[in-house]
Amino acid sequence: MRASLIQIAVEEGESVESRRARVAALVREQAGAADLVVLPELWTTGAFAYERFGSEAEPLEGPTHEVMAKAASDAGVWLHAGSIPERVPSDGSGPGEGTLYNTSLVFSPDGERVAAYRKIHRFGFDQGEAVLMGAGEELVTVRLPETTVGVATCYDLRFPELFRGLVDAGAETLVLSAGWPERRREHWTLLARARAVENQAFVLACGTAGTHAGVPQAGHSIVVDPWGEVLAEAGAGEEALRVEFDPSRVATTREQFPALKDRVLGLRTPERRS
Ligand SMILES: O=C(O)CCC(=O)C(=O)O
Repeated sequence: MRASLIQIAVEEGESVESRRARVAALVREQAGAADLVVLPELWTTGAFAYERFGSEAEPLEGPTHEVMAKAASDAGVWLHAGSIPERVPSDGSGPGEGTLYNTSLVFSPDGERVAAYRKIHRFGFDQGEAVLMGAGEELVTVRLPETTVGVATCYDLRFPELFRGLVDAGAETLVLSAGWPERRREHWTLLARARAVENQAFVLACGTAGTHAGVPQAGHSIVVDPWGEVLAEAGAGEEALRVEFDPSRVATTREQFPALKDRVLGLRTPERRS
């Protein structure tokens, strides 16, 4: 299976419309070279451009959805189109109207949206995304012809139980879109490898390049195999990181080193003695 992780440079000075068109062209360039294309988190605005989340928010089936659906079908690829700031329309249709979510979109090679994942762990503690956006509640997996993909976003990488939930739901390839800052690049690489080793799964983690909202981005998108070996790693700038991998290695790794079978579930916390 061939994948391209397109590490977009998100810089101020480029309009959202221009970036959308540029990213769509980059996706089209992967035609014939990739089965799966992955984009980063919140590449229309930048993951740290909190003040733009509201003004650039789109409905689920808004302009980015339209452009990315077409790019996927033009290129004939499975497209994890990264995430958008999604706003639930205020149209009297039900609960959550007006709420913002950090929502990833996945398209099939004929341009049909096959999944939408609302980021579960919001970053920022008491500010930024953590207060501006709602939290997703559902794990999302997508069946591709060669593998089952589990979807996660950026800060989710720090929460192993989310990935274990994806594995329990059948995931063999864990795909993460991110806007990870340079300041914590060591954590990015370490955690991507940890999630691969502990889940005996491929990890495809696509970040952003450039600097936006004063936050230099880590780049260094990475692909890790189920044994924890790094198959490919990007540099700091914008690039399409291409990799070929054999999804059947998940099954063989899990058979030959069946650690996942030794899980002990439902551990109890000891009573505290004072
Ligand atoms: O966990 C981190 O260090 C970075 C997370 C982040 O930037 C995000 O989720 O947007």
